[in-house]
Amino acid sequence: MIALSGVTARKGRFALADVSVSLAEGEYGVVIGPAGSGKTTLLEVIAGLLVPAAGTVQVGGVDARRLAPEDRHLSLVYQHAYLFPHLSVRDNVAYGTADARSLQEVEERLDVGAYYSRDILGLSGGERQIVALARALARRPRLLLLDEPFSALDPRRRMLVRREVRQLHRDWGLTTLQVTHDFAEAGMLGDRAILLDAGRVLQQGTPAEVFRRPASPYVAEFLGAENVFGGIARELGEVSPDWVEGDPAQYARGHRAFAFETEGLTLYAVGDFAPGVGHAVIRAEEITISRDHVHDSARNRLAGRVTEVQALGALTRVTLDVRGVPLVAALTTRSALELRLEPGLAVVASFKAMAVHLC
Ligand SMILES: Nc1ncnc2c1ncn2[C@@H]1O[C@H](COP(=O)(O)OP(=O)(O)OP(=O)(O)O)[C@@H](O)[C@H]1O
Repeated sequence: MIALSGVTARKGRFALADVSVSLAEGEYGVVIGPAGSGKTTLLEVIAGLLVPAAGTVQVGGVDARRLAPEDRHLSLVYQHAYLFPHLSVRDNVAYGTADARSLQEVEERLDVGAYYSRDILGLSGGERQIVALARALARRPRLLLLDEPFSALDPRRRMLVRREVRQLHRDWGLTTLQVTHDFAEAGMLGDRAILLDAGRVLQQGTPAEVFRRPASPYVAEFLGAENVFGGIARELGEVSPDWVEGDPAQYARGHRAFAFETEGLTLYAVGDFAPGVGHAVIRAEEITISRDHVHDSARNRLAGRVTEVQALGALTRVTLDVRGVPLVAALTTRSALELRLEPGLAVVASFKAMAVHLC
C-alpha cells in the first residue's frame, strides 16, 4: 500500500535521508524515533504534502506524484488536532464524511457525540484529538496517517480510544501508519514498526523483532533496554541438547551457542549472531532473582549483591552488582516483596541464553 524508496526530503535542512519503507495493505504500522527524527515529515511525504527531493513514493501501487489529492483517499491527523474553528463540533466530525452509517459508527465508537453541545473553541487538547480522529475516520479513508493521535488523552481514554481505532482499522480494512512515543503502544498496535533516527531508518520489522532483536546497541538503548554490555563473542558451536532451556521448539535451525566475555563476566547466548567484538543486550524483565542457586533451566546464573530497589507500581526495578558490573532486573513488586530484597543482600540472577541478544 505504501512503498518509499530512497526518499530524501528537506525541511530547511535534511529531514529524511535515503528512506526506504513499506507497509502492506491492511497493516497497522507504527513509527518511533527521538524528537526531530523525521516522523512527521515521513507522514507528510506519504500524504503528498511534501515533495521529496529524491526517491520515489508509491501509494496503492501508483506514483504519489501522479495521484490527485482527491484520489489519495487518505486522512492525516496531526498531533495538534487542527479543527475548523468556524464549524460546530458535529460539522467538524461530519466534514467530508463517506456516508451516514460510517459517521454513526465513528460517533458511537469514539463517543464523540458527547461533545456536540460544546463550543469548538472550548474543547480541551484531548477532546480536540478525539474530534480530529473522528473526522479522519468518518471519511473512511483507505490510508490513515496519525501523528501521535492519543498524546493528550488521559490513560483510560487513551486505552479505550486506541482499542476502538484498532478495531475500526481491522473492520474497515484500513491501512494505518501511526507515530507514537509510547513503546508499549507500539507493541500493542503495530504489525510493523519503523524506527527513525536523524532522518534515517535504523530498523524496521515486527515490533517484537525490533524490541527483542535490536540491530545495534544504540537502538537497544533508545528502546529502553537496561543492560547493554560491550565485549567479545566467541562461538561455541551447535546448540547441544543440554543447552536447551524450556521448549526445544524455540530453537531455530542454524542457531548457535556463544560465550560473550564482558568486563570479567561470561554470558551465554544462543542465536544466529556473528562472532567477534560487539554488544550483548538483556532486557530487565528477562532476568529473575532468587536468594539461592535454585535449579532452573536458565544457562546464565550470576551471583551478586543488591545495590538498589525501586518500586514502580506493579513492577520493581532491582539493580545488582555482579563482580563490579551493574545488572538491572525488573520483577513484579509482589515477588520483590516476597524475596525481601534490600541493598546489600546476596542474590543470584538467572536468565536464559535465549534472552541474551548479541549485536
Ligand atoms: N518548518 C521547518 N523548517 C526547518 N526545519 C524543520 C521544519 N520543520 C521541521 N524541521 C526539522 O526537520 C526535522 C524533522 O522534523 P519532524 O517534525 O519530521 O520530526 P519528528 O520526528 O516528527 O519530531 P517530534 O517527535 O518532535 O514531533 C527536525 O530536525 C526539525 O527540526
